[in-house]
Amino acid sequence: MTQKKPTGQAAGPALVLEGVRKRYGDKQALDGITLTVERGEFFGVLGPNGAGKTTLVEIMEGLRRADSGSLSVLGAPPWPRNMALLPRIGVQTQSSAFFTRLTAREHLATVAALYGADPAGVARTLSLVGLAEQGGVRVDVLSGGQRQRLAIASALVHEPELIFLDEPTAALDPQARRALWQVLRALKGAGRTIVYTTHHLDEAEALCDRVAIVVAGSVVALDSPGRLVGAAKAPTRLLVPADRITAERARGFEGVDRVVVEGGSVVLETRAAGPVLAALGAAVGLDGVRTRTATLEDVYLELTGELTGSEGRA
Ligand SMILES: Nc1ncnc2c1ncn2[C@@H]1O[C@H](COP(=O)(O)OP(=O)(O)OP(=O)(O)O)[C@@H](O)[C@H]1O
Repeated sequence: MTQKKPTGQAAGPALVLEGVRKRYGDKQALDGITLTVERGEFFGVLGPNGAGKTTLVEIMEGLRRADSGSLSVLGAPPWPRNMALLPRIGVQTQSSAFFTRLTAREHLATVAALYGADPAGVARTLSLVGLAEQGGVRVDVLSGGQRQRLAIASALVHEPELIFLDEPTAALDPQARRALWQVLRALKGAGRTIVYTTHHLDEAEALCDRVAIVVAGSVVALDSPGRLVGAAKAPTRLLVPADRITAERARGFEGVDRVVVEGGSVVLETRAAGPVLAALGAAVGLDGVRTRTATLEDVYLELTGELTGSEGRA
């Protein structure tokens, strides 16, 4: 991939938000958001439905005005609408607009022209998102996943410094999803800053340098996935084939906090995995026993108060 290095690499962070608040009627959608996104950072925005993520990202994009607080995007205020910022920012949303009667290539060429970008970027960007062979296909004939990739291409074609992606893998099959991960990692490698909204916690864990978990308009956690998981109170889960041990017997091991039966396994939740594994090995052997350590999803569920009722989780 030939990505030119971003221009305008001025010193200073890509985004600085201080005390950003936004209210809709009597709904306080953002309740004082303070955060900084460094240049070149892959930054995740996570949170349950209605948490305020879209509002937050739209304020960063300059599409909405904050009620109060201060905001700097690539060193400049995004509101009132800052036209000088537009070519430096790429935005993909869930409701991206398309020129549906054009082909994918024509659509992208139009977007590139609107930004005054190099037309040579069109073929490269189509190929980058895996649409090289669909360039001549009309947009209204593309599959949902292909349109999603075209929306991503539309956010990238003018080679912006700062890229906002809103659940970009939502309509993608697993292969296309992994292919997009590679594209995004390459963009980060080329020095771009990426702000990434997702409900896929595995994706955030695999891609993001840091994530902000937003709940009810506030940031409740802000750190690297690794540090969040490391500091988590979430237990290790030991999955024992159900024909090897009963739930009652499993509950008898010292250090086991909780036992549930899930899909052919007796699951022992523990914060003392070593001693419990040793006791388990002595009692029933460890053949077929699987260990699941805490993930970002556990941290997220804990922080968003959804950990209860976890019986259904593998
Ligand atoms: N234009 C609006 N008018 C009134 N209320 C709104 C408006 N936009 C959002 N809200 C409310 O503000 C809160 C935050 O909404 P927002 O769309 O930012 O959340 P979100 O985290 O993006 O949710 P989701 O994951 O479901 O997209 C919600 O309670 C929502 O109902």
